[in-house]
Amino acid sequence: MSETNLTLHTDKYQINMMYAHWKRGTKNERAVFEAYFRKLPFGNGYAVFAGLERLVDYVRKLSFGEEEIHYLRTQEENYDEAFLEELRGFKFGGSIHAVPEGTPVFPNVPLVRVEARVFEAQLIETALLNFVNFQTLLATKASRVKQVAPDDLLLEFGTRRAQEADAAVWGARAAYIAGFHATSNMLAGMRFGIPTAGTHAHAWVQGHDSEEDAFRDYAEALPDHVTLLVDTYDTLKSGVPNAIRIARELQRRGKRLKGIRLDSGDLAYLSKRAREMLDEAGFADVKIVASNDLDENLIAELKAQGAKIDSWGVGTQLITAFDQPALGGVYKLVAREKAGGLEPVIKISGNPEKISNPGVKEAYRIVNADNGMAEADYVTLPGDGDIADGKPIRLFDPLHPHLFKRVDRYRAIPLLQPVFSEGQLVCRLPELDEIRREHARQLALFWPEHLRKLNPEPYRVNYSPAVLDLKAELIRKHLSE
Ligand SMILES: Nc1ncnc2c1ncn2[C@@H]1O[C@H](COP(=O)(O)OP(=O)(O)OP(=O)(O)O)[C@@H](O)[C@H]1O
Ligand SMILES: O=P(O)(O)OC[C@H]1O[C@H](OP(=O)(O)OP(=O)(O)O)[C@H](O)[C@@H]1O
Ligand SMILES: O=C(O)c1cccnc1
Repeated sequence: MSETNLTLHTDKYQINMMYAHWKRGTKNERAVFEAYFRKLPFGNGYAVFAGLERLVDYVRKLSFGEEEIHYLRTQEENYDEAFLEELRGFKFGGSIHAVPEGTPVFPNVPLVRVEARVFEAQLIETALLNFVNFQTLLATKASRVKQVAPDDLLLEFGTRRAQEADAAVWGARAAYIAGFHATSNMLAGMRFGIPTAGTHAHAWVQGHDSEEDAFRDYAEALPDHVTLLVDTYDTLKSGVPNAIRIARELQRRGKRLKGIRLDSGDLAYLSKRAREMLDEAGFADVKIVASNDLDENLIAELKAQGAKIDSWGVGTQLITAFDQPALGGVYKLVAREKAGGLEPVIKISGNPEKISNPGVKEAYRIVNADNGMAEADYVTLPGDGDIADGKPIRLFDPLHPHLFKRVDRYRAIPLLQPVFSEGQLVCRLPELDEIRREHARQLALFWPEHLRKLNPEPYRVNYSPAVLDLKAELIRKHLSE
């Protein structure tokens, strides 16, 4: 998967625009694009940013080889040979700022800012959105599961139902960032160092003359990691009693049964009964794993029913982001080179939410210095206004500007960090475990009201007066033209 040249993993219109710039002699003009999303997925109160590691790898490896050039030649007779020749020497030489992976993020805040020759900035739009939209969506879905079972062991089981291989592998990574503990996908384990875990399938039991034999053979083969699937025939009459028999046999050998897995039926009822049976037999330490089309709502419901489940195997619903299979992140031009400088540009729409925010922007997380909690994200023009001076700021309610909150003492944490500068990687990519820890640390900056799964309190995202004035000025200008 990683060996494929992804340079043509782009929409044809990007190459066409590159070509048109090349023809006009504007290919080297500077352009600034910002990527952001407008609406949080799943009705969640935050999203979890992911996709940067893949983006970095993609940008570093961008190059049009013989095969790519030949293919382009076959696809468009208008492409001049000299353009294709130019692509042969193509390298990304621009700058990218991005929010670190694992950061909780909010609508309309720039997450990635690309400043490059328009030739380069245009090419990478498609892949950038593809990586960031998918991985952020998955990390957010996983984070919802984590919110309802913060102290339980979370296993990612989705590969077989994922939208193909890349989705499974990068989805497993996104789930781990958000707090899952392990994946069943061995490739994700090998590539990213994610712990792997697994029980066994119904086929193992079906492939034996009896369930008891199946359990015994499995325990024989893997005595240190035995979790037995107990629902093939009858969970309470056969599965759990057979598992207890095997637990006793293991005990005699100085080993222990690690767990049982429930995969059908009423998981609340069965887990309570199985817990009683295991406890009565002296196996209070044997864990109960549940699976079967679980998602954050079912897990919360099962917990409310008092289910005695220690560990959740979550597959289809997580890996396919079943209830919202796409994040609508966009990549918008915010400034272009003109007369030697950068001129802010806007995209106007009849839908006010879709009017873009012009100008090269910075984004800050405002953390109240008195209580250490995040108050808002604040989007500014570079060096603009009060943030730069550390003066008190007013956080206006965007719909009701007469309502505002004043914050006197705060830390303004810059969200956009340098990743590439003039084509050079200028950041150290953190280890996956570091990203995961940092994610957990950052979530603690938010009041629980913003984090709850149902009807969370919206977190404030504010634009500085300078950004809003610039936007109003450009809208006026374009509408009067
Ligand atoms: N106590 C419960 N409360 C709410 N939902 C539950 C409870 N127990 C299980 N569920 C969920 O309800 C759904 C039940 O699935 P379904 O009706 O297909 O039965 P099943 O037990 O999976 O049968 P089988 O897998 O043998 O076809 C699953 O998503 C499961 O996770
Ligand atoms: O339900 P999910 O959240 O998607 O979790 C993964 C599912 O995949 C397996 O079932 P499958 O029927 O594919 O195989 P099995 O014979 O091992 O149960 C497993 O038993 C889970 O039920
Ligand atoms: O290990 C398991 O139990 C497992 C792995 C993948 C899918 N379902 C279950």
